[in-house]
Amino acid sequence: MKPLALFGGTFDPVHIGHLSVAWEASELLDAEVRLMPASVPPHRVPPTASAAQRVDMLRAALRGQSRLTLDTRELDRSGPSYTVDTLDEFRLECGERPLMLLLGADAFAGLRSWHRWRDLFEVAHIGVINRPGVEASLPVELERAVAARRTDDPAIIRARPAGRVIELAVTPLEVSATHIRQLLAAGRDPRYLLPAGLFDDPALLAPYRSSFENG
Ligand SMILES: Nc1ncnc2c1ncn2[C@@H]1O[C@H](COP(=O)(O)OP(=O)(O)OP(=O)(O)O)[C@@H](O)[C@H]1O
Ligand SMILES: O=C(O)c1ccc[n+]([C@@H]2O[C@H](COP(=O)([O-])O)[C@@H](O)[C@H]2O)c1
Repeated sequence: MKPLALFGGTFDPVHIGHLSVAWEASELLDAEVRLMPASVPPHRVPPTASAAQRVDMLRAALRGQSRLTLDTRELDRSGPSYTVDTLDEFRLECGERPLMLLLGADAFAGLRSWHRWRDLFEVAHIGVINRPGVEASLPVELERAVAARRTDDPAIIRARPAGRVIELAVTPLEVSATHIRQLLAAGRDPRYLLPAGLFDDPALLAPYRSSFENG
């Protein structure tokens, strides 16, 4: 069965790294991929752009293709966007369909700090996306939890609803939202690090420009 893969993030702002890895993951797994912005992302400072502004940017970024779609359900819940709660909700909706959580290698390495982290494996597969500058070695407790779950075969992912971990070798792109926010705040124009749609309307990137420029 075609897996449903969820790529959660702050997307503050969405950049070509997010889009390219999500696209390639969808190709590698033959999966439907949804980008899912977090309302109140756990474990980090609040985003610069509001949830509504981040969604506007995502909509502009995703225009013109249909492989990647947007899922805004976490924005409808109050409080922190705990991924395990979201996956529980998806599981109820999608029955036995394979469900996958897509994570950059940096996010995966920090999994032990997540709410009910061991339960994530019960409700979904995990697809780990390589990211430049992230060490391959995992904390011992996490490696122990995933060792017996590892597979490199997408067919195994398609054959069951949850429980396996697969590394997805995508084209490495050293792009981060932090760096892009810094460039924009400094008055720079990171034109080709962001999807073209984000330049269609100057209001989309306004949250990141300095107040001097905005004024
Ligand atoms: N260039 C990239 N390559 C691979 N994975 C990425 C890349 N950029 C982001 N991700 C992954 O996308 C998900 C959402 O990331 P997020 O929205 O926090 O972007 P970010 O660029 O890491 O932002 P920030 O710099 O603000 O932390 C995470 O799982 C993260 O690991
Ligand atoms: O559920 C958790 O405890 C949890 C802790 C940290 C991050 N997450 C999710 O991981 C995704 C990536 O987070 P971030 O901070 O790298 O944008 C996003 O969907 C977050 O909601 C989830």
